[in-house]
Amino acid sequence: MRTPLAADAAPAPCLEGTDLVLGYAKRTVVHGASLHLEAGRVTALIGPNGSGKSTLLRSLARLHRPTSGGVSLTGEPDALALHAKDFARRVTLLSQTRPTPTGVTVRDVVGYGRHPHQGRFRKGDPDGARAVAHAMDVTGVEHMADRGVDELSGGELQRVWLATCLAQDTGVLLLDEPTTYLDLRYQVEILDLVRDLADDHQVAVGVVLHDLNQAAAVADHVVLLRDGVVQASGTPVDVLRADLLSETYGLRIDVAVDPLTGLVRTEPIGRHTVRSAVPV
Ligand SMILES: Nc1ncnc2c1ncn2[C@@H]1O[C@H](COP(=O)(O)OP(=O)(O)OP(=O)(O)O)[C@@H](O)[C@H]1O
Repeated sequence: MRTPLAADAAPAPCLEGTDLVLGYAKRTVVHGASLHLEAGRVTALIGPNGSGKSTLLRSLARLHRPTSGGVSLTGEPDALALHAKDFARRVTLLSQTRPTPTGVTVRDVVGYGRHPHQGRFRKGDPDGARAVAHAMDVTGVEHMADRGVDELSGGELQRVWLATCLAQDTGVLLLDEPTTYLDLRYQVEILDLVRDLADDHQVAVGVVLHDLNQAAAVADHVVLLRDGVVQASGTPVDVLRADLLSETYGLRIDVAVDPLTGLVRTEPIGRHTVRSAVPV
């Protein structure tokens, strides 16, 4: 959303991870990856299960401490040293899983997004009510504002968490599989919203996606991970190549450029796939 509140006078947001080595206990799962998220640009992270996408995104959100390497934010060479509240005013993450709180309403949960902007006793946030209302509006959760979050479906809950991130009104938005659980309409709407945030409000977006066609449709820049190593990084046309994708996923994946939209279309070929007529 970037409800154009106070931040428009601020320098363009940019979040950068450099040479990140990330692991769990003694096992390294990301081996020196670098990622640059820029204002007004959508960067999609793609790759097979377990390739390190979520770990990389979480490290940019400071939820996973790197073994080595650094994270910088516009004007802050060491984003890991920033005060938590200052960081949360500038960067938010929609993570893959979150515990569902009990006994709180949708409106309450979306309001959590305003915490970094509030002083003691939730005071000092004149834009809060407007930001919460706008976030609920664009994610289509307004009509369930007074319902308990513990009684929502997976897709409804996903939209509520997204609304919470949007209410936070940060210049950097990190999304880990935001279209999971969503029906087709909301998948399309969320991706449209992501594009609007980048185009109209100069938000820097980093998004993990499994659907390669969604990545091609929404992203300016694609980063392909395999076994914790960046295999390729560039425009969708540069990265979504049949040879590269087929090798990385261990499956034949055909690629074509849609003659109408100019978008890259990918098609995984299974044993029972009926081949499309689109020339490859
Ligand atoms: N909490 C954890 N403890 C130990 N190992 C973990 C933990 N979380 C992830 N891993 C391991 O780290 C590696 C990278 O996982 P990660 O979740 O970052 O991959 P991913 O590309 O996001 O996968 P997916 O597409 O399945 O969500 C995997 O081998 C995974 O098993």
